[in-house]
Amino acid sequence: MKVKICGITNLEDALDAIDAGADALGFVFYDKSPRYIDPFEARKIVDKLPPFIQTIGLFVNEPNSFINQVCINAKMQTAQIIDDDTFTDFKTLDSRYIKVLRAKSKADIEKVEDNYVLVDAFVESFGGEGKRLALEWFKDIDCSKMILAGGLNADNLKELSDFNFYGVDVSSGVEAHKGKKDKQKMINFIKAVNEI
Ligand SMILES: O=C(O)c1ccccc1N[C@@H]1O[C@H](COP(=O)(O)O)[C@@H](O)[C@H]1O
Repeated sequence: MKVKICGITNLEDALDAIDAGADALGFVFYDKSPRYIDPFEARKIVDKLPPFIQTIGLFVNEPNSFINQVCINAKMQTAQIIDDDTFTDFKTLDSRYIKVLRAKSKADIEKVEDNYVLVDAFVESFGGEGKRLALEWFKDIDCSKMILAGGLNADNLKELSDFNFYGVDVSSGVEAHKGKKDKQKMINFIKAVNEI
């Protein structure tokens, strides 16, 4: 299972996440988030990363022009997009992207048609609050193209063993405090993923 560690704000956390075994690092380009990072600061981090690590930019209700420009400026390989009301025109977006589904019910998950989708719990503030999804919503659903997010941590990952998620995404569950990762929590998290 692939692992994305989201909310990277500094080089030390980025390198610790990679040492722990992360496949992808997430950078939050939503300026109301406590984990917001300026695109050019993110680029300074990305320039120091080893090869084969994916860089993912998180966007909330932004037009294509903003997403495309930030992905270039910050060297993001994929845009993770929360789009409540068609701010983003996916058909004409230059950047590679993954859509976020903020699920409120099993019915929301049953409606998924996209190839790959990141499924998070619905919160008014858009994410990063440690709120979990009900795993029973995923019973009898093919999760092989879903990335699960929302309230994951090293202690609850074993609950995913009955499901075939493509990947997991975590932010607050591996933090010392908002905007700062905890190295040991990242190590424990990825060890727990590998034990599933
Ligand atoms: O991390 C944030 O601050 C954030 C802000 C706005 C939208 C999404 C955000 N983070 C994403 O939220 C999920 C779940 O995070 P958590 O593990 O429950 O803390 C994850 O996809 C983050 O990328």
